[in-house]
Amino acid sequence: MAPSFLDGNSLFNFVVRDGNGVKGLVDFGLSEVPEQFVQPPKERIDKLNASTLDNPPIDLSKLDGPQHEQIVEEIARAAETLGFFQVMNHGVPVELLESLKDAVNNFFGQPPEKKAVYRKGVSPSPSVKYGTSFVPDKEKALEWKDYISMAYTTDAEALEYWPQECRDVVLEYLRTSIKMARKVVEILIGKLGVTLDDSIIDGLIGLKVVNMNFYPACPNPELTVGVGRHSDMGMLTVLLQDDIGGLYVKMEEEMDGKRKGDWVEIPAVPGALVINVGDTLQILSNGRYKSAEHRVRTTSTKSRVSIPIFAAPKPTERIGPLPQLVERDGVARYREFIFEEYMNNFFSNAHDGKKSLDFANNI
Ligand SMILES: O=C(O)CCC(=O)C(=O)O
Ligand SMILES: [Fe+2]
Repeated sequence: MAPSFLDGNSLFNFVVRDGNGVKGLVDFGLSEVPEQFVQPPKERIDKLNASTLDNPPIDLSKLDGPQHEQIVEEIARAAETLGFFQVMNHGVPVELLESLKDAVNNFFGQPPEKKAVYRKGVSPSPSVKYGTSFVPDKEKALEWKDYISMAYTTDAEALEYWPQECRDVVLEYLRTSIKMARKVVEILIGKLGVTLDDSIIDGLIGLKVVNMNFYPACPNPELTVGVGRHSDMGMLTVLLQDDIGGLYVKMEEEMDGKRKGDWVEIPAVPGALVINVGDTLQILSNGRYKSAEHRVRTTSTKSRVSIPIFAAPKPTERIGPLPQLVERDGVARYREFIFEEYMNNFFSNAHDGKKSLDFANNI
């Protein structure tokens, strides 16, 4: 049972406003989740009814050898169908992946007051934000997740303001992953038959945000979600998950014996990184690449961590389907907008599947 003072508003204040997070709640030794976290039946995750994605990770080191074209083809095919794939030999040192997971556990293992200094509004830098759920004020049910988000501006800013428990490893992760993400973006754009100047690509992945997600063990995983159904807003997300599993992706179309609309689990593969297409790349490619709807299950026995890097356009960028594709396809499937407007819309609504993309619909 939750302590009685945690009923109603005071629970919301304790978890969200005071910065205790879900972790603070769990540290009370709950035997059942409070009603604020109970999802409506249609959002709950039926673990038994999902299959696993069995495609092996794509070996990026082969891009430098005779199998280059085959690897390019595999990447493009994955981006056009599921919108999710895993990669190995990605240039991010495998020891660093281990240190990162330790850093997340160290950060979230601290007492609440150490984390709460990074809450929105009190954080020493607008680029660092600690919180829980996604948009708690707008959500019918809260997500079972705490996070800290770090938006990269400069090394100096990161060294000054990012939590010292993690800043060095996170910076190294960012440096190495972004190099790889850029290569993947260039490959995907190249497969569209379009060439973009380096400076344009710089703008399209100019906003780099690292999140550290912590999903505490949950007494009722069948009633909750770690993250609700959503797609990511940027170009590409690179994600490190630990060995717990629980990341599910919705099939955009029938493939490999799986039906459209089925949820498939992206298995934990040691040393691999997960890559997924975001809304921006779907829009830019005039719908050819798929920003996949995904969500995360909670587990009763162990906490889970994940560390996504979101590579997104600079807020000032004008985004829309690439003109060469509009001409070729004979239709613009999305409208043009300034990316900051897209972000504002994205962060002011609770997760609701691929609804975020409606913002780019032609009227
Ligand atoms: O924790 C995960 O595996 C995925 C998290 C996620 O989808 C997100 O942060 O956007
Ligand atoms: Fe996501």
